[in-house]
Amino acid sequence: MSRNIIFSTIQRIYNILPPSFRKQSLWVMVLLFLNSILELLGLAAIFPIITIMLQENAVTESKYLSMAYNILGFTSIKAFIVSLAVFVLVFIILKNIASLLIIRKQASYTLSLYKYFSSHLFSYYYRKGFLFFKSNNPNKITRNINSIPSEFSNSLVSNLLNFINELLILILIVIGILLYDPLVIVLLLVFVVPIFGILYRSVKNKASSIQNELNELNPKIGKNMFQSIYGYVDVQMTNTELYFKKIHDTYLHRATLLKAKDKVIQQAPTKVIESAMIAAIVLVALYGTLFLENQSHLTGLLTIFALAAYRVLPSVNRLMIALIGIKGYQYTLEVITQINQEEVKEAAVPVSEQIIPFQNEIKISDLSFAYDNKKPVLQHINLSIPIGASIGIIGRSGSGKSTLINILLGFLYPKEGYISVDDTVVTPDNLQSFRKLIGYVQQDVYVLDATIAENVAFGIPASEIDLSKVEHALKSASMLTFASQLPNGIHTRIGDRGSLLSGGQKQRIGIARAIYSGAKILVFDEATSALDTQTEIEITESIKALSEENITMLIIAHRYTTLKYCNAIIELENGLVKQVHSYDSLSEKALSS
Ligand SMILES: Nc1ncnc2c1ncn2[C@@H]1O[C@H](COP(=O)(O)OP(=O)(O)OP(=O)(O)O)[C@@H](O)[C@H]1O
Repeated sequence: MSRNIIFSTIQRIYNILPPSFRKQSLWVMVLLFLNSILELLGLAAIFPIITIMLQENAVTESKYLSMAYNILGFTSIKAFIVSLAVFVLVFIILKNIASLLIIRKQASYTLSLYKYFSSHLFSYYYRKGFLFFKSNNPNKITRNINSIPSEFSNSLVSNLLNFINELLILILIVIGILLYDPLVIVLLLVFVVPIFGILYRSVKNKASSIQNELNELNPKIGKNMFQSIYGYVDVQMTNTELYFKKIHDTYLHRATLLKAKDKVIQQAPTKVIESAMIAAIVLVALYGTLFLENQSHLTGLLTIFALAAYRVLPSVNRLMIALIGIKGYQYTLEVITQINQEEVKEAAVPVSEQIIPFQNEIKISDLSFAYDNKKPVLQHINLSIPIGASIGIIGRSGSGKSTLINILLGFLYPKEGYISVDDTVVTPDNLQSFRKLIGYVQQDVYVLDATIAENVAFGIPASEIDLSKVEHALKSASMLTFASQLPNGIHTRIGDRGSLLSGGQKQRIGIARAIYSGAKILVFDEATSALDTQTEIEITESIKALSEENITMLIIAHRYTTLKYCNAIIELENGLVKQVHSYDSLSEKALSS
C-alpha cells in the first residue's frame, strides 16, 4: 500500500534533484538516523541510573553493571553511582548538542532545496514570456514560485525523511522486542498492522484531495483580495464591496472547513492507534480472566505488551503522519516535476552581449502577426524610423497599436517579417542588446515603493545610483523642479505604486527612467485621459526636448497635441497601415474618430 507511494516519491524526487543535493540527502538520512539512535540511547540511559539510585544493590545484582564496576576498578559503590550519573549527564548534554546540530543540518538541507527550486522557478516563469503573464493568474504564479517549493521541501521532503527514519527506528525497536519476547510482536502485528492499513487506506485519498483543493483555493483567495484591494476605487464606486466580500467569505468558509478536516486527519492516527492498543490489552485481559486458569504468565505478557506499545505507538504514529504528509503534498511534486521537464526543453535562452550599433534607422519589414486564435492582427507592416525622428502611431481601439509596440519591445515575436536596427535583424538571440537601446514609458508606469531616485534608476542598488545622472534624467522629463521641492528632494519615497504622485508625474518618472538607462529610442504609450492640460503641455514639451536630444521617439498617441512635434504619424486600421499623416494634415477629429 505505502510501498508504491514511498518508492515512487523517492524516485521522482531523486530525478528532479541536482546531483549535489542527491549526495546531501544521503548524509541527512544518516544523520537523522544517528539522531534517533542517540535519542533511544538517551532514554535507555536514564532507567539504570534511576534504578541504581533507588536500589543500591542493583549494581551487584546486574551482570552488566557489576562487570563495569569491576573493569573500571571502582572500590566504592557510591563513587561508581556518582561517576555513572555524571557520565550519563555528560552523554545527555552531548547528545542534545549533537541533536541540535543535526536539526540544523536537516533544516538547512530542506531550506536550501526550497531556495534552489524557488530561485529556479523565478527564472523559469520569467522565461515563459509576455503572453503567459498576461493570461495567467499572478497569484498562482507567485504561489508556484514561493509556496510550492516551500511545501515541497518543508512538507514533502521532510515527511519522506521522517518516514524513512521512523521506519528504521521502528525496525530496531521491533527487533529489540522480538529478542525479548516474540509473542509480544505477534500481538503487536495482529493489532497494529491491520489498523494501520485500514486507517491509511481510509485517510490517504482524503488527505491528498484536501491538499489539492487547498492548493487550488489559495491562489483564488489571493486573486480576489488583490483585485478588491487594488480595485478599491472601482469597488467603492460600483458598490460591489459586498460582492467581493462574499467571494472572500465563501472561499474562507471552504478553506477553514478543509483545514479543520486536515487537522482531524492529522490527529486521527494517534487516537485510532491508541484505541487499538488499549482494545488489545483489554481483550487479552478479558480472555485471560474468562478462560484461563493460571493468569500469571498473561499478566507478565500484558505488562511487556503495554510497555512495547508505549514505545511503538509514538513511532507508528509519526510514521502514519509522515505517510499522510507524503500523500497530501504530492501535488508539489506534480508542479515541480512538470516545470523541471519543461525547463530542460526551454533552458537554452541565450543572452547575447553583442552591442547593436544604431546610427541610421529602425526598420519594420513586411511584419505580420496573429495571436493563438490565428486572426491576423498586423498584416505586412513596413515602416522606417530614422534616428532622431519622432513617429506617432494612431488608430482606433483594437487596430493593433499595442501589438506592434509589443513586437518592437520583443515581448511578442513576429510570425512573418522582422525588425532591424541599421543592418542587424532583431532575433531572440540579440534581444537583450536591442532592449538596451529602448526605453518604454507605459500608460500606467510601474512605480516601486521606493524613492524618486530609486525609481528613476530602476533595479540599481541605492548605493550605486549616479545621482547627477538621475537629476539630468528628471530635468529632461520636466520633473526636477517638482522633485526638488519635496521634503527629501529626489530621496523622497513615493508610496506604494506611486500613490503620492499624479498620473502625469508617474509618466514623467517613466520618461526619466528611460533616459537614465541610456535609451536611444523611447517608446511612449501616452496616457488616454489621466493628464490635465498643464501636465499634458509639460509632457509634450519634454517629448520635444527629448527629440532635440536626438532621442528617437515612437509615440502611441491618444491626443492630438502630443503629436505636435512628430515628423510623421502612422494611422493603423485593422492591422494595416491605412495612411501616413503629417501633423498639419491631421485634424483632431481624425484622431478621435
Ligand atoms: N493576448 C491576446 N490574445 C488574443 N488576441 C489579442 C490579445 N491581445 C490583443 N488581442 C487582439 O488583437 C487586436 C489588436 O489589439 P491591440 O491591443 O494591439 O489594439 P490597440 O490598437 O492597442 O487597442 P487599444 O488602443 O484599445 O489599446 C484586438 O482585436 C485584440 O482583441
